[in-house]
Amino acid sequence: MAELVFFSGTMDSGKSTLALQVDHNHRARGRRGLLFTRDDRAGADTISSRLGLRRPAHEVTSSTDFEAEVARAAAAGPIDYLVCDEAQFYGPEQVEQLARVVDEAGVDVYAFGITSDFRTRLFPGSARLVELADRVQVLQVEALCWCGARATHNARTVDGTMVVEGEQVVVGDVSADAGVVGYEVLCRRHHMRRETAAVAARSD
Ligand SMILES: Nc1ncnc2c1ncn2[C@@H]1O[C@H](COP(=O)(O)OP(=O)(O)O)[C@@H](O)[C@H]1O
Ligand SMILES: Cc1cn([C@H]2C[C@H](O)[C@@H](COP(=O)(O)O)O2)c(=O)[nH]c1=O
Repeated sequence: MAELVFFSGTMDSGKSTLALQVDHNHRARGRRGLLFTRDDRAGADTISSRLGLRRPAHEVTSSTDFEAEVARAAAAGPIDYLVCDEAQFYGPEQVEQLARVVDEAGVDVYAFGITSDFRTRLFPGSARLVELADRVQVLQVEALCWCGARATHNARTVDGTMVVEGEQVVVGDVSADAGVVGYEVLCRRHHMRRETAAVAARSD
């Protein structure tokens, strides 16, 4: 039976790496898949991992219809699976299309994304994935908070200061040179205290 699996984790927990590994393993066994992403940091039409791997992918927009995409591609031969990265940015109705692709077309769908935003609120696409997925799988590689605890939440910084208000979607990175808007993964305690690594270093 085909499955809808949601691989979920914080930023920097290895989701895109796993997405490319899953694609590699299925392709190596002769299965035919389609790759999708939306707003990858590396630019359009690409799934990129911080380990240096990258592959071309279909860029998802608000008008993407996954059932139509699969039907179109299937004209050239059966589609076995979809790899869907940055799935937090997909619309709830697009997640419903993915569920129908599994149930009606028998295509496995492997979706990868962060569950909650910098305010700890669910992304609409991730919420629908949690509601509809056959399985939600938490990434095994633990991203760590600066205190050493498992990082469970994503913080946004603007000019180095943690913020809890702003647009839900701002593409960015966790690296120190991320620019004006950056991200940092934290444990819940330090997210709730708004204590980033920089704040902790100052209070030492
Ligand atoms: N220089 C490095 N050496 C080894 N592992 C690295 C290095 N840089 C990043 N990583 C690994 O890559 C992970 C991030 O992978 P990535 O697929 O880009 O994450 P995500 O898609 O979840 O944001 C990090 O958690 C870390 O385990
Ligand atoms: C927390 C949070 C993140 N984002 C953006 C930042 C990145 O571009 C992606 C996550 O990518 P990753 O591969 O998981 O590192 O999401 C955002 O737009 N809003 C947020 O609140």
